[in-house]
Amino acid sequence: MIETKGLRKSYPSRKRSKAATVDAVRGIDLSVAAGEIFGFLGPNGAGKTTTLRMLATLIRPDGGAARIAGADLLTDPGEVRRRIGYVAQGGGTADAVSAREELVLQARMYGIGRAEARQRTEDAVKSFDLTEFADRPCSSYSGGQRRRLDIALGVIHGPSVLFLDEPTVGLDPPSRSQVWDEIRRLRTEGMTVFVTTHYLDEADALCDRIAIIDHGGTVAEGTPEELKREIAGDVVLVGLELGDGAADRSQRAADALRAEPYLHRLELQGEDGLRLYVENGAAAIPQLLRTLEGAGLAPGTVQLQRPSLDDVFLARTGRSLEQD
Ligand SMILES: Nc1ncnc2c1ncn2[C@@H]1O[C@H](COP(=O)(O)OP(=O)(O)OP(=O)(O)O)[C@@H](O)[C@H]1O
Repeated sequence: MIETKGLRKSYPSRKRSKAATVDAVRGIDLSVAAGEIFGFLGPNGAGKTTTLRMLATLIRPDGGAARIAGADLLTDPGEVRRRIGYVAQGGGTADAVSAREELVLQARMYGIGRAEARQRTEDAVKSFDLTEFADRPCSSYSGGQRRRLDIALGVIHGPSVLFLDEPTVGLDPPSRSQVWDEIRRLRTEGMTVFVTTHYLDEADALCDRIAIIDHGGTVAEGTPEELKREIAGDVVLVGLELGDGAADRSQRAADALRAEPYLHRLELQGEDGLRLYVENGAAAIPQLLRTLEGAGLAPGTVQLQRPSLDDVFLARTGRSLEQD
C-alpha cells in the first residue's frame, strides 16, 4: 500500500557560516502492507515528520520514488492526495465551530454532496464517540476529544491510507488508549494506518510493524516482536539458593550452563544470580532447568524478561531512546 525507495529531503541549514544543508531524510526505503498499522519510531529530529509530510504530498521529495495506494507520489500527487487522509501533529480544528460543522465542512471540501456529507458526519459522530459534545464549539473539548475529532476529519472522505503524526502527544493515559482503540478499529475496517511516534510503548502495543528511524535513515524494520528477538533475544534471570556456598553454587551453575547451545551470553549477577541472554526464553527455560538439575542445583527463582524496543534502538544506535 506504501512503497518508498530512496526517498530524501534536505533543508538549507540555518547556520550562516557555510551554504550547508540539513539532510532531514537520507534515502528511506519502506514497504507497508494494506491493512496494517505501521509505526515510524524515532527520537525528536529523526526525520519522522518530514517523511510523513512527503508521503502526504505536503512537501516535495528531493529524490527517490514512492507509490501510495496505487498512485505515484512524484508524478501524480493529486491522486495520492485523494486516496489518503492526513492528521497533523497539532490537528487542525477551528475553535469556534462544532464537531458536526467541521465534519460536514471537511466532507464538502472533498466534493461530497450535502446529503452524503451529513450522513457521513452522523456516522462519524457515532463511531468516534463524539455524540456528547458534537454541537459544542471545539474550544470546549478535552485533548482526547479533539484528537478523536481530528482522526474523524482525517477519514471522512474514506481514504485507503491514513497518516497520523504523533497522535497521542500530550494525552492522558485513558485518552491515549481511546485513540489507540480508534486506530485499531480503522484497521478492522481495512484501512492502512501510518503513524509516527517517539513513544516506545505506543510503537510496541499499537503497531503491527515498525521502522526505527534515526538521523534521517531507518536503522531497523520489522514487527516489534521480531525486532526485539532478533537484536537482543530474551533475558532469563536465575536466582540460586542464598546462604553458605552461594558464590560457589553460582559458579558451578555458570560452568554447567556455559556450553548450552541456546546461550548467547552469561553474566554472574551478585552472589546468587545468573543473567542469561538466550535466543528464545520460553524454549530455553525447561532446558536450563534440566541442566541445573543434572548438576545438583535447584534454582529458587527463574524469571523471563523480554527486551524492549529501547534495547533494539540501543543496539542499533548506541543510544537509549528513552533518555534522548
Ligand atoms: N523547514 C525546515 N528547515 C530546516 N530544517 C528543518 C526543517 N524541518 C525540519 N528540519 C530539520 O530536519 C530534521 C528532521 O526533522 P523532523 O521534524 O522531520 O523530525 P521528527 O523526527 O519529526 O522530529 P519531531 O518529533 O521533533 O517533529 C531536524 O534536524 C530538523 O531540525
